[in-house]
Amino acid sequence: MFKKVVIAGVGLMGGSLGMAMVKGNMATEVVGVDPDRENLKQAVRMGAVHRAADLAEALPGTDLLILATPIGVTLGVLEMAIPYLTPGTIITDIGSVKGRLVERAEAMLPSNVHFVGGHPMAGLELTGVVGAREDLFEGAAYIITPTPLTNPTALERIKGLIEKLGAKPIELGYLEHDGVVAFISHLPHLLAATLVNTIANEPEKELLLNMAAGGFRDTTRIAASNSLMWRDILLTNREMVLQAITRFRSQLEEMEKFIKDFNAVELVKILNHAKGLRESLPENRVYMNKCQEKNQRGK
Ligand SMILES: NC(=O)c1ccc[n+]([C@@H]2O[C@H](COP(=O)([O-])OP(=O)(O)OC[C@H]3O[C@@H](n4cnc5c(N)ncnc54)[C@H](O)[C@@H]3O)[C@@H](O)[C@H]2O)c1
Ligand SMILES: O=C(O)C(=O)C[C@]1(C(=O)O)C=C[C@@H](O)C=C1
Repeated sequence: MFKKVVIAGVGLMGGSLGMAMVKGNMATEVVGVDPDRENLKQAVRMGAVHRAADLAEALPGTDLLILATPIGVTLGVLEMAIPYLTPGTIITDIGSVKGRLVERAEAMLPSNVHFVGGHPMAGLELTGVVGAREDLFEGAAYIITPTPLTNPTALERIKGLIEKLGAKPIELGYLEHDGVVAFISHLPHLLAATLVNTIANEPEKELLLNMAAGGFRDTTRIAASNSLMWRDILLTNREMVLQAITRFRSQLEEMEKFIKDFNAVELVKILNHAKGLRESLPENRVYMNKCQEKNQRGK
């Protein structure tokens, strides 16, 4: 499908993409670029990339550049890449917030290379290539954020790649993307962290944490994620995140009021509403199912 793919940032996500592409024969050559030398060596050992290189050496002749870097450095890496890009190169990113990245990327790039913004709605609470897995994207929604300037052939090729990864390409405007992820990704993350901190501030914290069962564990898994990544996400998508917090606060206040008032009828109504919606969520995490099946077989 692709001859030469360069992945800038071969961490958890770039490494997972690389593993899927190498193992699925989606590219003749996958080259990794990453300032973390140990991580890069590990990426080669794990088969996430065929070889490691510097950006300037890797880029000439590349037909796909994947920017899998922390969101704060992505535009800088793109700027550094420009002198080494070959006409026809397709560039995509996987950042959790788009902001004006897509507009700025389109403005800075020459017209003979083609940018398509992307964001796989899959991930893990781990950091670095050691946590990477080739099946991470199977069954997941994968948002792409084309604009009127997006090259149609580049868009089709990115969609084709997403389908090969086993994911579902979904087109959204980049601002619409940021509004959606504020609710279904950024709000849940800050709630998980807040929930853990609520317990941490209790005098009986040790006892509470030792007793924690599925309820606490399931709702807080993501609180163990990379704090620097989440600092960047929450501050870059600040406006949308603040809106989501406001909506959440009013839901929490409603729940609080029903409990204070002993309003059993309304309480059951809102709990049932949530139950129905949660039960109707489509399955999108093939690897989680695999893990659960393995655990059950092990019992
Ligand atoms: N972790 C998730 O669940 C998840 C899910 C979807 C999207 N994302 C997005 O994916 C991107 C990467 O996240 P991750 O979880 O893989 O983080 P990570 O820390 O595991 O990997 C990032 C990698 O980028 C490298 N890097 C830093 N500066 C670089 C530079 N200038 N040039 C090249 N490489 C550089 C780091 O050394 C690291 O190996 C972020 O933009 C994040 O928003 C993360
Ligand atoms: O840890 C996970 O399960 C994730 O999928 C992480 C998750 C999320 O669902 O919010 C986190 C950030 C992303 O940009 C995409 C995915």
